[in-house]
Amino acid sequence: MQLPAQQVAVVEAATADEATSVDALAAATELPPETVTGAVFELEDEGLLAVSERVDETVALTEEGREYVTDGLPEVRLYEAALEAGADADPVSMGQVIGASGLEGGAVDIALSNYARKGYGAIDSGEITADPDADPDADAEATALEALADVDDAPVDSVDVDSETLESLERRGLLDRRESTVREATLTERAVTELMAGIETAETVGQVTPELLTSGEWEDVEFSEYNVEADAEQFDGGKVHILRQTSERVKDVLVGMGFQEMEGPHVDADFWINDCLFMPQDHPARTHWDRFALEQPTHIDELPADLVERVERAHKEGVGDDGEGYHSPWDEDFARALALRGHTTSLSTRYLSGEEIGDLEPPQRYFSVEKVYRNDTLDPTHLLEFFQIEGWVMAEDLSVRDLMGTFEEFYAQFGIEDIRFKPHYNPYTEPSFELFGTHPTTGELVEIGNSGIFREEMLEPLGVECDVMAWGLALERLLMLMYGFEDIRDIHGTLCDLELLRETEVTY
Ligand SMILES: N[C@@H](Cc1ccccc1)C(=O)O
Repeated sequence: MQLPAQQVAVVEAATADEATSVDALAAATELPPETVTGAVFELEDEGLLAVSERVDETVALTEEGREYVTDGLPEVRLYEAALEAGADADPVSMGQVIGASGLEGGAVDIALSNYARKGYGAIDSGEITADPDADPDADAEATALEALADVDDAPVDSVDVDSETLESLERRGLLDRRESTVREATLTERAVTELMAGIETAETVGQVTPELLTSGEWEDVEFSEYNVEADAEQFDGGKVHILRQTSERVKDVLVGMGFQEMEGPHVDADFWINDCLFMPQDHPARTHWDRFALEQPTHIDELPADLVERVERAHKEGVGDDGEGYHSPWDEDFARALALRGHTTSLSTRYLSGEEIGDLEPPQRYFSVEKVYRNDTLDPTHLLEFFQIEGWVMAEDLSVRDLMGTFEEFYAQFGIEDIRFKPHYNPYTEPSFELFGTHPTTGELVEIGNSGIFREEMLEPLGVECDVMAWGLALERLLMLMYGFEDIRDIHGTLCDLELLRETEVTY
């Protein structure tokens, strides 16, 4: 039997009783790993090698991780400086301890956020205490950093660190995990027989080399034939995420229906998020466990004074001659508090108030497809952030039929024909409807949005004199109905299922 030289070298380096990795074959043959990989696949095709593949997970410290190996973890350095300053006996001023620790910039925040968590002591109103019983030598993360100091892309099960600590180091950005495919080859029985009979080096040349070109020899040699049927490695190129694609599609559809796009801040004053929506200040959704408040700055400086006055009056006394407000206290300071918006209806209040683009004459249609943030509990249908499809139509004499008709027209463009409506309550709409669609695989009803016709108590202070119907729909839920995803976390966020996303064909 005759084989090209490189294949002969690989066959001779491989054995029948043990799988040899491509790297080991490359070392033994002194050929580049790519050449060996090519030869291995061709030999597999010839039935001379059995090839197996496995994915190895390896770990290595990041640059920051290596820095801490030399300098120590920031929280440990803080602890040592605190002990030095006598904080194990009495609280010491933070500034003094940080100064003595030599920690600077981001490292200070890192130290502070891990200090109490890891039991080194407490930090309270600018003072720090150190727990005399804490033991930096027993710090699992510090010990792990030592153990990983000299490791470079080592298989994860070869390092002496428990998986929990590996995970915490990874979360802190101190450790990288990588996956690499390891191919191993074993001689087949046929190869052994052929080897015994003798394998010769074929005269054909498998590859043009610089030597062949410069010497002119290429003109005389015989090239081996291409195997155009050999398997090639599959590469998955980057592509636009399906959520982004669908968001673009939603925008196109709404623009096609005559809507214009709104823009506005992710962090906004409660005034725009809630007060302008006639949401009472003691509404349960406004309590601290539902919203993501901002630590710095905590409040917006100024709000439009006239509007504040009108909104306050509506909350306290209602609107019109026989109005009924909430008769509960209304505090401007509370309205100036900043938070991540829990809905993009904050953009609608901004636009309707005239603050963004001046006063509007009906008819008008506006939308946004933007992120909102909620302090929900994660589960298959809830995330801490999602994309909301916000929209409103301003016109004279709108009715529920207009609202329903708009949804039917909108969802039909995505192949969703059976929208159901359920009466609902929002402080700012009357009537209000929740929207449901049927999940294509489970058959369950999935809530996909919330809508209604804005109340007088909301519109009058904003200076709007005609009807406005409005909604907030969830983009991720639309995707669930379109593609049958059952767990929102598969498509969104850091835990998403890449395989699933790759396989999903866009359907419009
Ligand atoms: N803000 C509502 C959606 C909505 C917008 C406008 C009118 C009615 C409802 C929500 O987030 O659920």
